Amino acid sequence: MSSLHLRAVIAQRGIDVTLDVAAGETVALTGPNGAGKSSLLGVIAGLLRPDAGEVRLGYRIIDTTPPHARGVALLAQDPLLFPHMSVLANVAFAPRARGVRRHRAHELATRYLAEVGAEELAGRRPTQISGGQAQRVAVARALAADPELLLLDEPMASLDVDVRPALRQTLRTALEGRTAIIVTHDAADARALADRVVVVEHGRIVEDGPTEQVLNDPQSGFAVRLVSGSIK
Ligand SMILES: Nc1ncnc2c1ncn2[C@@H]1O[C@H](COP(=O)(O)OP(=O)(O)OP(=O)(O)O)[C@@H](O)[C@H]1O
Repeated sequence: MSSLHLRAVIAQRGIDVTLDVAAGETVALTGPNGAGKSSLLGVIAGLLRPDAGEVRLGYRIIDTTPPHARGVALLAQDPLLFPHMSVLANVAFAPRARGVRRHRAHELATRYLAEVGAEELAGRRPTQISGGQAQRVAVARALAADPELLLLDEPMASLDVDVRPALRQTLRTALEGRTAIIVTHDAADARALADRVVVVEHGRIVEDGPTEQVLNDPQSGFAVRLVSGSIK
């Protein structure tokens, strides 16, 4: 696991942010729609080039490193599993792409599926599992890439409210000791998963502190609304 240093300026989107995440720390990134959260994940993952800035993972400056070689795994709202592959093959894909032999890659995939409580789904196709199950498989696939940094963009957003606690528990275990940023609009996610809460409004960080502090004594307009439950 590595620390992250991010500085990103995107003039057209009004974004100017500097953010540091310590090795092993999980940060909940929150803020109103359009504040710039997904854009920041895009810069870190290498999908979006800022006008100015720097992305550093540990000692590695990765500004010009292509996305697949950054050591960053991005888990989107939609699990985006490969439909023509089994669940096991989906999770084994990243180790296989790194050159791990088939048998060993399948062993690894089985281990990560077990970690998210989805080992019994290994032989199914993505079309034969539910949305909640697919999101668990997507978490296993992200972990199997053995990333130095894990980015999760509202991983519960597409799930029914009743299956969210189970995935939250899965993520709680999976994020233990990993460097991660999770974008969320849910105070329960932040409380369960994050060491620190960072609030972005209009492309700027307006609040940054330990999770308990921000949730118990919110200062920014958005954090106040988050805690009061008025954000859906
Ligand atoms: N593809 C794009 N091209 C140009 N501008 C964009 C693009 N995507 C987003 N923006 C703009 O960049 C700003 C930040 O958007 P972004 O999606 O990063 O916010 P967000 O905080 O992730 O919002 P949400 O909570 O709705 O996902 C907004 O002003 C948005 O209109």
